[in-house]
Amino acid sequence: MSDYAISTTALTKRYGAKQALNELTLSVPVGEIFGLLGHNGAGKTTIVNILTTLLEPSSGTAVVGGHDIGTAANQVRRTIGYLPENVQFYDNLTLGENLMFFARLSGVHQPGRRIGEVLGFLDFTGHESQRMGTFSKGMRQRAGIAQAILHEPSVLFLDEPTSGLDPQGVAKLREIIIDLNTELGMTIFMNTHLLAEVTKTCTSIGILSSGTLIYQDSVAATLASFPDQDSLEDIYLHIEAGQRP
Ligand SMILES: Nc1ncnc2c1ncn2[C@@H]1O[C@H](COP(=O)(O)OP(=O)(O)OP(=O)(O)O)[C@@H](O)[C@H]1O
Repeated sequence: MSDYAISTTALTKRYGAKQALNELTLSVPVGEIFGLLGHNGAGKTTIVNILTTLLEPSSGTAVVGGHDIGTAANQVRRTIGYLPENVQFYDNLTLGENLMFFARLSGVHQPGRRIGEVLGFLDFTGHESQRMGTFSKGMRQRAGIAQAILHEPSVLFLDEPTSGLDPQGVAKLREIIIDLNTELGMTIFMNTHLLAEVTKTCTSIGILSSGTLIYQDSVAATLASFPDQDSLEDIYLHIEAGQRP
């Protein structure tokens, strides 16, 4: 298997006349927590939708978890987990019932045992009998992660995972993401606007501007390369400003 969990070659997406992604070539090594940054409309959700096989590119290729998104989409789906920005559940069912439904849908072996294992890992045991409609945003996000990892994916995609969370929720999510990476060995790909969180959570970043990848490096190298800037937020704004005419 390749050293890369994700690699794209000249990935392009057009929505009619709108060019959302412009020949994007990007590689994320196995074991990274990769944060994709970019202004509103930069193309972040489009990339995630293509890499998770929800959307077809106009041209170009991508390999995720060792499988080509064009020729082996089913294998890609078995290899990845995905937490969308607004995760959907059956709100009148309990957490346990929801997870059992999704576990059966994705053919998880011994689903009851696996659900217990996942909830234990996420520090979420004891909520199985609670109706999802009563969950806070933070609890829904944790339930969304439980659902996304039931089938033991090797690559996990998170779209704006901290959106709408309070500081405690953000801190708990950070702890979970780092544990998934360090204890279970998952490669994580996340879209985010919360730059302070990226410094604490991610090992590498990419910056997307109007469909073009304008920067990619490790967080440590990025912070070292811009000693005059106080924070990753300042570095991001500095790099983005360099793109403007
Ligand atoms: N279905 C669509 N039809 C037409 N244009 C679209 C469609 N989906 C996205 N776009 C456009 O493509 C560009 C990239 O959109 P995308 O949602 O990928 O950006 P984003 O970086 O995720 O933005 P945000 O941070 O606001 O979520 C934007 O200009 C958007 O308006």
